[in-house]
Amino acid sequence: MSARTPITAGNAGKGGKMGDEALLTVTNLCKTYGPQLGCEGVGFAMHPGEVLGIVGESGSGKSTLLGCLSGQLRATSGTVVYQAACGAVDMNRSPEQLVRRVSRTEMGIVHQNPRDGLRMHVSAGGNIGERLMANGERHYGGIRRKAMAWLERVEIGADRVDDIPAHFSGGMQQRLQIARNLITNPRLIFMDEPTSGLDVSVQARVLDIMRHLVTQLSLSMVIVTHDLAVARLLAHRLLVMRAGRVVEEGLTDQILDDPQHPYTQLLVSSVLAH
Ligand SMILES: Nc1ncnc2c1ncn2[C@@H]1O[C@H](COP(=O)(O)OP(=O)(O)OP(=O)(O)O)[C@@H](O)[C@H]1O
Repeated sequence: MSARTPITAGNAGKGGKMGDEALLTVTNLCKTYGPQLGCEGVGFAMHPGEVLGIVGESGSGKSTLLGCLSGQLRATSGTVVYQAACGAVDMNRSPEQLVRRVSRTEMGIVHQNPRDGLRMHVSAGGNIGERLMANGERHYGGIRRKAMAWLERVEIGADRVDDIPAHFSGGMQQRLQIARNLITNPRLIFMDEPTSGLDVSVQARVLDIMRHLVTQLSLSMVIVTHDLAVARLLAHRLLVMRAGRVVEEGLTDQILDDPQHPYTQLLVSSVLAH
Protein backbone atom coordinates (compact mmCIF):
# COMPACT_ATOMS: atom_id res chain seq x y z
CA MET A 1 0.00 0.00 0.00
CA SER A 2 1.18 3.55 -0.68
CA ALA A 3 0.72 5.55 2.52
CA ARG A 4 1.33 9.26 2.95
CA THR A 5 0.98 11.94 5.54
CA PRO A 6 -0.94 10.51 8.47
CA ILE A 7 -3.89 12.67 9.36
CA THR A 8 -3.40 14.65 12.54
CA ALA A 9 -5.27 17.41 14.30
CA GLY A 10 -4.21 20.42 12.28
CA ASN A 11 -3.41 19.08 8.81
CA ALA A 12 -6.96 18.37 7.78
CA GLY A 13 -7.45 21.18 5.28
CA LYS A 14 -11.03 21.88 4.01
CA GLY A 15 -11.75 23.68 7.28
CA GLY A 16 -11.88 20.45 9.32
CA LYS A 17 -11.35 20.62 13.07
CA MET A 18 -10.12 17.33 14.45
CA GLY A 19 -9.83 15.91 17.91
CA ASP A 20 -6.77 13.98 19.06
CA GLU A 21 -8.39 10.73 20.14
CA ALA A 22 -9.46 8.39 17.35
CA LEU A 23 -13.23 8.06 16.87
CA LEU A 24 -12.89 4.88 14.84
CA THR A 25 -9.94 2.49 14.88
CA VAL A 26 -9.96 -0.29 12.30
CA THR A 27 -7.48 -3.16 12.48
CA ASN A 28 -6.86 -5.86 9.90
CA LEU A 29 -10.48 -5.99 8.85
CA CYS A 30 -11.61 -8.83 6.62
CA LYS A 31 -15.07 -9.71 5.28
CA THR A 32 -15.79 -12.68 3.07
CA TYR A 33 -19.09 -13.87 1.62
CA GLY A 34 -18.49 -17.61 1.47
CA PRO A 35 -15.65 -17.99 -1.04
CA GLN A 36 -16.08 -14.40 -2.25
CA LEU A 37 -13.76 -11.73 -0.83
CA GLY A 38 -15.43 -8.47 0.22
CA CYS A 39 -12.42 -6.74 1.77
CA GLU A 40 -9.26 -7.74 3.61
CA GLY A 41 -6.31 -6.28 5.50
CA VAL A 42 -7.98 -2.90 6.03
CA GLY A 43 -6.62 -0.75 8.86
CA PHE A 44 -6.82 2.97 9.66
CA ALA A 45 -7.77 5.42 12.40
CA MET A 46 -10.28 8.21 11.95
CA HIS A 47 -10.52 11.30 14.15
CA PRO A 48 -13.47 13.43 15.25
CA GLY A 49 -14.32 16.07 12.64
CA GLU A 50 -12.67 14.12 9.85
CA VAL A 51 -14.31 13.33 6.51
CA LEU A 52 -12.91 10.12 5.10
CA GLY A 53 -13.58 9.21 1.46
CA ILE A 54 -13.50 5.60 0.24
CA VAL A 55 -12.97 5.47 -3.51
CA GLY A 56 -12.42 2.69 -6.03
CA GLU A 57 -14.08 0.99 -8.98
CA SER A 58 -17.23 -1.10 -8.81
CA GLY A 59 -16.72 -4.30 -6.82
CA SER A 60 -13.58 -3.04 -5.04
CA GLY A 61 -15.15 -3.52 -1.60
CA LYS A 62 -16.26 0.02 -0.71
CA SER A 63 -19.81 -0.86 0.41
CA THR A 64 -18.57 -3.95 2.22
CA LEU A 65 -16.12 -1.83 4.21
CA LEU A 66 -18.79 0.78 4.95
CA GLY A 67 -21.16 -1.96 6.13
CA CYS A 68 -18.54 -3.33 8.53
CA LEU A 69 -17.66 0.14 9.87
CA SER A 70 -21.29 1.05 10.54
CA GLY A 71 -22.18 -2.25 12.22
CA GLN A 72 -24.58 -3.26 9.43
CA LEU A 73 -22.31 -6.17 8.47
CA ARG A 74 -20.35 -8.42 10.79
CA ALA A 75 -16.73 -8.73 9.64
CA THR A 76 -15.18 -12.17 9.27
CA SER A 77 -12.10 -11.07 11.27
CA GLY A 78 -10.40 -7.94 12.54
CA THR A 79 -11.80 -5.13 14.67
CA VAL A 80 -13.70 -1.86 14.28
CA VAL A 81 -13.51 0.03 17.57
CA TYR A 82 -15.81 3.05 17.88
CA GLN A 83 -15.20 5.51 20.71
CA ALA A 84 -18.78 5.89 21.92
CA ALA A 85 -19.98 8.29 24.63
CA CYS A 86 -20.22 5.23 26.93
CA GLY A 87 -16.71 3.99 26.08
CA ALA A 88 -15.02 1.93 23.36
CA VAL A 89 -17.35 -0.40 21.44
CA ASP A 90 -16.11 -3.08 19.05
CA MET A 91 -18.73 -2.87 16.31
CA ASN A 92 -18.00 -6.45 15.25
CA ARG A 93 -17.82 -8.30 18.53
CA SER A 94 -20.05 -6.45 20.97
CA PRO A 95 -23.55 -7.77 21.61
CA GLU A 96 -25.90 -6.86 18.79
CA GLN A 97 -28.15 -4.87 21.13
CA LEU A 98 -25.26 -2.57 22.12
CA VAL A 99 -24.16 -2.12 18.50
CA ARG A 100 -27.74 -1.25 17.51
CA ARG A 101 -28.08 1.25 20.38
CA VAL A 102 -24.79 2.99 19.58
CA SER A 103 -25.67 3.02 15.90
CA ARG A 104 -29.13 4.50 16.61
CA THR A 105 -28.00 7.19 19.03
CA GLU A 106 -24.57 8.23 17.72
CA MET A 107 -24.47 7.32 14.03
CA GLY A 108 -26.42 7.94 10.85
CA ILE A 109 -26.48 6.19 7.49
CA VAL A 110 -27.46 7.84 4.22
CA HIS A 111 -28.07 5.15 1.61
CA GLN A 112 -27.46 5.33 -2.11
CA ASN A 113 -31.07 4.38 -2.76
CA PRO A 114 -33.51 6.54 -0.75
CA ARG A 115 -35.86 3.54 -0.56
CA ASP A 116 -33.32 1.87 1.75
CA GLY A 117 -33.18 4.87 4.08
CA LEU A 118 -36.71 6.30 4.05
CA ARG A 119 -40.19 5.01 4.64
CA MET A 120 -41.64 6.04 1.31
CA HIS A 121 -45.29 6.12 2.37
CA VAL A 122 -44.80 7.84 5.72
CA SER A 123 -44.88 11.66 5.68
CA ALA A 124 -41.64 13.63 5.52
CA GLY A 125 -42.33 14.88 9.05
CA GLY A 126 -42.91 11.31 10.20
CA ASN A 127 -39.67 10.13 8.60
CA ILE A 128 -37.70 12.75 10.49
CA GLY A 129 -39.72 12.69 13.68
CA GLU A 130 -39.55 8.94 14.23
CA ARG A 131 -35.79 9.24 14.75
CA LEU A 132 -36.42 11.63 17.63
CA MET A 133 -39.08 9.30 19.06
CA ALA A 134 -36.69 6.35 18.81
CA ASN A 135 -34.32 8.38 20.97
CA GLY A 136 -36.95 9.07 23.61
CA GLU A 137 -38.66 12.34 22.57
CA ARG A 138 -42.41 12.23 23.19
CA HIS A 139 -43.75 15.78 22.76
CA TYR A 140 -45.60 15.70 19.44
CA GLY A 141 -45.68 19.48 18.92
CA GLY A 142 -41.95 19.78 19.62
CA ILE A 143 -41.11 16.89 17.29
CA ARG A 144 -43.14 18.42 14.48
CA ARG A 145 -41.52 21.85 14.98
CA LYS A 146 -38.02 20.32 14.89
CA ALA A 147 -38.90 18.25 11.82
CA MET A 148 -40.10 21.39 10.01
CA ALA A 149 -36.96 23.30 10.97
CA TRP A 150 -34.82 20.47 9.58
CA LEU A 151 -36.82 20.37 6.36
CA GLU A 152 -35.98 24.06 5.89
CA ARG A 153 -32.36 23.37 6.71
CA VAL A 154 -32.09 20.90 3.83
CA GLU A 155 -33.99 23.29 1.56
CA ILE A 156 -37.32 21.45 1.49
CA GLY A 157 -40.14 23.83 2.35
CA ALA A 158 -41.68 23.23 5.80
CA ASP A 159 -45.05 23.23 4.00
CA ARG A 160 -44.09 19.79 2.58
CA VAL A 161 -44.01 18.25 6.08
CA ASP A 162 -47.13 16.14 5.46
CA ASP A 163 -46.15 14.98 1.96
CA ILE A 164 -44.78 11.48 1.46
CA PRO A 165 -41.25 10.93 0.05
CA ALA A 166 -42.71 8.92 -2.82
CA HIS A 167 -43.97 12.31 -4.11
CA PHE A 168 -40.54 13.98 -3.78
CA SER A 169 -37.87 14.31 -6.47
CA GLY A 170 -34.67 12.23 -6.17
CA GLY A 171 -32.70 15.20 -4.85
CA MET A 172 -35.39 15.99 -2.26
CA GLN A 173 -35.45 12.36 -1.12
CA GLN A 174 -31.68 12.45 -0.53
CA ARG A 175 -31.99 15.74 1.37
CA LEU A 176 -34.79 14.21 3.45
CA GLN A 177 -32.53 11.25 4.26
CA ILE A 178 -29.86 13.70 5.38
CA ALA A 179 -32.34 15.54 7.64
CA ARG A 180 -33.63 12.24 9.07
CA ASN A 181 -30.09 11.26 9.97
CA LEU A 182 -28.87 14.57 11.34
CA ILE A 183 -31.82 15.53 13.55
CA THR A 184 -30.54 13.37 16.41
CA ASN A 185 -27.10 15.05 16.42
CA PRO A 186 -25.06 11.97 15.51
CA ARG A 187 -21.29 12.06 15.87
CA LEU A 188 -20.54 9.92 12.84
CA ILE A 189 -22.34 9.75 9.49
CA PHE A 190 -21.90 7.10 6.82
CA MET A 191 -22.83 7.93 3.25
CA ASP A 192 -22.92 5.35 0.46
CA GLU A 193 -22.82 7.06 -2.96
CA PRO A 194 -25.36 9.66 -1.77
CA THR A 195 -25.52 11.56 -5.07
CA SER A 196 -24.81 8.92 -7.69
CA GLY A 197 -28.38 8.56 -8.96
CA LEU A 198 -28.92 12.30 -9.42
CA ASP A 199 -28.53 14.73 -12.32
CA VAL A 200 -25.39 16.85 -12.17
CA SER A 201 -27.15 20.09 -11.18
CA VAL A 202 -29.19 18.29 -8.50
CA GLN A 203 -26.00 16.59 -7.25
CA ALA A 204 -24.31 19.96 -6.85
CA ARG A 205 -27.09 21.25 -4.61
CA VAL A 206 -27.10 18.15 -2.40
CA LEU A 207 -23.30 18.25 -2.13
CA ASP A 208 -23.37 21.92 -1.22
CA ILE A 209 -25.87 21.28 1.58
CA MET A 210 -23.78 18.34 2.84
CA ARG A 211 -20.62 20.42 2.82
CA HIS A 212 -22.22 23.20 4.85
CA LEU A 213 -23.78 20.85 7.39
CA VAL A 214 -20.54 18.91 7.88
CA THR A 215 -18.73 22.15 8.68
CA GLN A 216 -21.51 23.72 10.78
CA LEU A 217 -22.01 20.60 12.90
CA SER A 218 -18.31 19.51 12.97
CA LEU A 219 -19.49 16.11 11.79
CA SER A 220 -17.28 13.10 11.25
CA MET A 221 -18.20 11.35 8.03
CA VAL A 222 -17.24 8.31 5.98
CA ILE A 223 -18.34 8.70 2.38
CA VAL A 224 -18.18 6.00 -0.27
CA THR A 225 -18.03 7.33 -3.80
CA HIS A 226 -16.75 6.34 -7.19
CA ASP A 227 -16.80 10.03 -8.15
CA LEU A 228 -13.43 11.67 -7.50
CA ALA A 229 -14.97 15.15 -7.82
CA VAL A 230 -17.26 14.35 -4.89
CA ALA A 231 -14.28 13.03 -2.94
CA ARG A 232 -12.29 16.19 -3.74
CA LEU A 233 -15.14 18.41 -2.57
CA LEU A 234 -15.88 16.71 0.73
CA ALA A 235 -13.13 14.41 1.97
CA HIS A 236 -10.06 15.39 3.99
CA ARG A 237 -8.48 12.02 3.42
CA LEU A 238 -8.97 9.13 1.00
CA LEU A 239 -8.66 5.38 1.05
CA VAL A 240 -8.29 3.98 -2.48
CA MET A 241 -9.60 0.42 -2.77
CA ARG A 242 -8.96 -2.21 -5.35
CA ALA A 243 -10.02 -5.86 -5.25
CA GLY A 244 -10.93 -5.65 -1.56
CA ARG A 245 -7.69 -4.02 -0.37
CA VAL A 246 -6.64 -0.45 0.37
CA VAL A 247 -3.90 0.27 -2.18
CA GLU A 248 -3.25 3.90 -1.25
CA GLU A 249 -4.26 6.34 1.46
CA GLY A 250 -3.46 9.94 2.24
CA LEU A 251 -4.73 13.51 2.15
CA THR A 252 -7.24 14.00 -0.66
CA ASP A 253 -5.41 16.74 -2.53
CA GLN A 254 -2.11 14.82 -2.38
CA ILE A 255 -3.70 11.63 -3.68
CA LEU A 256 -5.61 13.31 -6.49
CA ASP A 257 -2.80 15.68 -7.53
CA ASP A 258 0.07 13.24 -7.15
CA PRO A 259 -1.17 9.62 -7.04
CA GLN A 260 1.57 7.11 -6.20
CA HIS A 261 -0.03 3.74 -6.83
CA PRO A 262 -0.46 2.74 -10.51
CA TYR A 263 -4.12 1.92 -9.89
CA THR A 264 -4.79 5.38 -8.40
CA GLN A 265 -2.92 6.95 -11.32
CA LEU A 266 -5.24 5.09 -13.69
CA LEU A 267 -8.31 6.13 -11.71
CA VAL A 268 -7.28 9.81 -11.71
CA SER A 269 -6.20 9.85 -15.35
CA SER A 270 -9.43 8.19 -16.49
CA VAL A 271 -11.39 11.05 -14.89
CA LEU A 272 -9.14 13.69 -16.48
CA ALA A 273 -9.62 12.02 -19.89
CA HIS A 274 -13.40 12.63 -19.74
N1 LIG B 1 -23.99 -10.27 -0.33
C1 LIG B 1 -22.93 -10.63 -1.06
N2 LIG B 1 -22.73 -11.95 -1.38
C2 LIG B 1 -21.65 -12.34 -2.11
N3 LIG B 1 -20.69 -11.49 -2.55
C3 LIG B 1 -20.85 -10.18 -2.25
C4 LIG B 1 -21.97 -9.70 -1.51
N4 LIG B 1 -21.84 -8.36 -1.37
C5 LIG B 1 -20.69 -8.03 -2.02
N5 LIG B 1 -20.10 -9.13 -2.53
C6 LIG B 1 -18.83 -9.17 -3.29
O1 LIG B 1 -17.84 -8.46 -2.56
C7 LIG B 1 -17.01 -7.72 -3.45
C8 LIG B 1 -17.06 -6.26 -3.05
O2 LIG B 1 -18.37 -5.76 -3.28
P1 LIG B 1 -18.85 -4.32 -2.78
O3 LIG B 1 -20.32 -4.21 -3.04
O4 LIG B 1 -18.37 -4.09 -1.41
O5 LIG B 1 -18.05 -3.37 -3.79
P2 LIG B 1 -18.26 -1.84 -4.13
O6 LIG B 1 -16.89 -1.27 -4.31
O7 LIG B 1 -19.11 -1.20 -3.11
O8 LIG B 1 -19.02 -1.90 -5.52
P3 LIG B 1 -20.11 -0.88 -6.13
O9 LIG B 1 -19.38 0.43 -6.34
O10 LIG B 1 -20.48 -1.52 -7.44
O11 LIG B 1 -21.25 -0.77 -5.17
C9 LIG B 1 -17.54 -7.98 -4.86
O12 LIG B 1 -16.78 -8.98 -5.47
C10 LIG B 1 -18.96 -8.46 -4.63
O13 LIG B 1 -19.37 -9.36 -5.63
